[in-house]
Amino acid sequence: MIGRLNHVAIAVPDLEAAAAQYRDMLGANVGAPQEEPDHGVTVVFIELPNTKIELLYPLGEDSPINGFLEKNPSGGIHHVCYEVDDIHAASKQLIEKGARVLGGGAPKIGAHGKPVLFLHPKDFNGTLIELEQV
Ligand SMILES: CC[C@@H](C(=O)O)C(=O)SCCNC(=O)CCNC(=O)[C@H](O)C(C)(C)COP(=O)(O)OP(=O)(O)OC[C@H]1O[C@@H](n2cnc3c(N)ncnc32)[C@H](O)[C@@H]1OP(=O)(O)O
Ligand SMILES: [Co+2]
Repeated sequence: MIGRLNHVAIAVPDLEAAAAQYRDMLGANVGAPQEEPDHGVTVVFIELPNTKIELLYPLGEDSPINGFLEKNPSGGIHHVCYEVDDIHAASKQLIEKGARVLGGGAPKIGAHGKPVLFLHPKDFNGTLIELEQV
């Protein structure tokens, strides 16, 4: 079902500082901040030769990453995103196999303009998984 690793997301307490660190210390190709109100986050994508890093910062009081940053005030790896060919088929199969597909299993449009959904971290070894249809 899963294909390439699309991105690794890191929740950060200071988006500007984290972006500057990747750009100026690590010499990475860092994009501009992108507000994603439907997801309650502002993101900065960093292009690597084989995948992307997604820096995440909360947008709004109901942001899904507020709790994560409260527990991890210095930031930390928040999720990994795998590519799938058919997100509806993936969602159906995962629900049949007992995984909790968040948001009722209905995909939302993600930061790349493509459908995404999330799988509960407690069902996957403590790792929040995002699936993106490519
Ligand atoms: C920009 C769009 C998109 C893209 O295109 O790339 C994105 O990436 S959006 C990214 C942000 N969106 C999301 O994270 C949506 C999915 N997340 C959720 O629905 C919730 O955050 C959650 C995963 C259901 C957690 O719910 P929450 O209420 O925040 O936390 P709890 O305290 O209830 O957590 C329960 C339990 O799970 C542990 N947890 C929480 N988040 C993570 C995580 N990211 N990785 C690993 N574990 C996580 C949390 O610690 C709790 O465990 P216990 O303490 O043992 O109870
Ligand atoms: Co993501």
